[in-house]
Amino acid sequence: MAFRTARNLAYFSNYIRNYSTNGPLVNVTVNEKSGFATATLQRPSVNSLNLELLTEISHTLQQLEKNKCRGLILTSASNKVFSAGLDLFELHKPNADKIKQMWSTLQEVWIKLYGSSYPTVAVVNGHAPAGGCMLALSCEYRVMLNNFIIGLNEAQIGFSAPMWLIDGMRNTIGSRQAEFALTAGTLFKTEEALKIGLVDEVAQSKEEAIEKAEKFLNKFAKIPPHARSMTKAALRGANIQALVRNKDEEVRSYVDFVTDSQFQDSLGEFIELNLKQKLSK
Ligand SMILES: CC/C=C\C/C=C\C/C=C\C=C\CC(=O)SCCNC(=O)CCNC(=O)[C@H](O)C(C)(C)COP(=O)(O)OP(=O)(O)OC[C@H]1O[C@@H](n2cnc3c(N)ncnc32)[C@H](O)[C@@H]1OP(=O)(O)O
Repeated sequence: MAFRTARNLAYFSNYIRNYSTNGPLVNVTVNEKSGFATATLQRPSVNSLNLELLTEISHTLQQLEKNKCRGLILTSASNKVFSAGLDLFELHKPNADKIKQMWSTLQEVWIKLYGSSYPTVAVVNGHAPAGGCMLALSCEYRVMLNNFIIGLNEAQIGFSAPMWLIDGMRNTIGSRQAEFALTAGTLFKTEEALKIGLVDEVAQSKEEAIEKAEKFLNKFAKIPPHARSMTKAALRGANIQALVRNKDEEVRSYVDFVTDSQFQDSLGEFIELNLKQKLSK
């Protein structure tokens, strides 16, 4: 098993360092003592999820799985935004092929992160709307800093979150709260998110959040990893399999939906109303 010897650990750390030099959008470090990896999203300025960032997250998750990572902390280099969700400028008047790849890579990220064999924590150190909330939801535990927002606001933008994301929300906060939250596209302040169970703990600083995250990961120190991961797969597997079965069909309907003029009009209005950067006419 990886990390059993100092040599393995050193190999993995070097490997990750080498890997991280190739990935400017996701910085990965490994705590040599605990074996926990920290993946820091660093696409300026708000970690909006475009194809390049999604691809790098997907590769990172693949490498962590391959190297039998002992635990992952997912966080952001920004002290204001964890991730602003999908890059709305790339969804506007898009190239259909690129959108197809983008959605398919987003699905891969969900499958790899929601289904990872190793334990995962999101340190939500900034706002996390839509796809940002998706990343946090696909982890097993969420520690969030005060005075930010988190939630699935897709309904406000003019569409429904896909089924697998609805499942993730339901599994976290329960059906009743998920229905209220999703139909209104609610963005919750940190304290509200704590009350409904969308986040597990609140921290006052990133350092405190990392400590809480490590404490969560350390809970599994004495649990046989295969027993832990089998149990996680039993709990999450059906939702993942449902997406795997429907993956291509969902990509097709997503591309049709996003390229439709009605969606493009409502996206244009949303950008003009909500984002500082405007569309070039
Ligand atoms: C079968 C399947 C069928 C259908 C499924 C259909 C559809 C599913 C499709 C998509 C799913 C999408 C999920 C998403 O993720 S959509 C993205 C939703 N995101 C948002 O609503 C967030 C919008 N942004 C904000 O609310 C705020 O910017 C903020 C709270 C994140 C941060 O606020 P700040 O005040 O700190 O910062 P700002 O000045 O507002 O922004 C800074 C900078 O960043 C730009 N920006 C912000 N968000 C985005 C974004 N999402 N994409 C691209 N760019 C973004 C913003 O314009 C500013 O740019 P400048 O610095 O001015 O250049």
